[in-house]
Amino acid sequence: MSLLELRQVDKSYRQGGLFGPREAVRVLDRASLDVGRGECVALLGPSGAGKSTLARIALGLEWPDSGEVRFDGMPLLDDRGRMAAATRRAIQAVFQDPYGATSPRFSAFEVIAEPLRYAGLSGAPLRARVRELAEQVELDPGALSRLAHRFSGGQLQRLCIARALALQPRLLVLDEAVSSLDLTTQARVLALLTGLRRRHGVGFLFITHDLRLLRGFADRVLVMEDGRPVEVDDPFAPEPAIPALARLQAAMLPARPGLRPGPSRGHKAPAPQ
Ligand SMILES: Nc1ncnc2c1ncn2[C@@H]1O[C@H](COP(=O)(O)OP(=O)(O)OP(=O)(O)O)[C@@H](O)[C@H]1O
Repeated sequence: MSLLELRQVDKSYRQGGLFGPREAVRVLDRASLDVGRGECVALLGPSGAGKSTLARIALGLEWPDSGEVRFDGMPLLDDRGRMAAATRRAIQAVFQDPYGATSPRFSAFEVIAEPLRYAGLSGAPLRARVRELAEQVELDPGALSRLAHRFSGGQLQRLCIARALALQPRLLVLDEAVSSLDLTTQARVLALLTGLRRRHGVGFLFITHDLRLLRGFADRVLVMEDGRPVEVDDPFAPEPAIPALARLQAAMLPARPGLRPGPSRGHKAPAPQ
């Protein structure tokens, strides 16, 4: 049984207005998706393809117009749009902007401690758990008294990951979670996430527009095409049948442009030293 299941989900938004008519624009069109236990499913697509809409629906933050969303075999939300407390703990998210996702008044300690306090932890057990989580994301527990916003973007994002892991989730929705980081920090955070997933068996829904991030990270790759995720075997295969994937491939820069052979421009790979 899948951990997260979306079946034939539709979602439209009313757009326009002000001077023109407001029209319903369909963002998700019979979208289906599964994430298994401990599985990393990447959802890829250009800007505006509906990835974040799908993520919000998977997190129970938005209600689909039609279709089914299930977590662990049960409807994600009840008839009145409420989520069971255990499910709320089991599904956590990390978003693109760690500065927007944390209070500038909070110390690093408070950022991680916040969900734990809600869960009733306090005193020495709270301090020990915060320290343990900081160590898991390779942050120096000695720096926890500093204001979180004095951290670098990469450190702050690791703090957000520690906060998301605090209640031992079973599913982590990572919506462009490493997109704002530099390449080295991205690689470090992705390696860290892979380690955490293997150790704790957490399922990932990893949303990105950046194809390069998928190498060695995702178990399965889905690409948003016409409002629904389409599974692809090899996202790097040349001449993909899915136009959105072809555009994402074209947007991928070579890691070392000078080394790409290009006879028409006379580029040559340097001779070995
Ligand atoms: N609350 C809303 N009201 C109206 N339109 C919305 C709303 N949320 C999203 N949209 C529209 O739905 C479409 C899909 O947006 P969404 O944020 O899901 O795309 P995305 O693939 O995540 O893009 P990006 O990578 O740029 O974040 C866009 O055209 C967006 O303007």
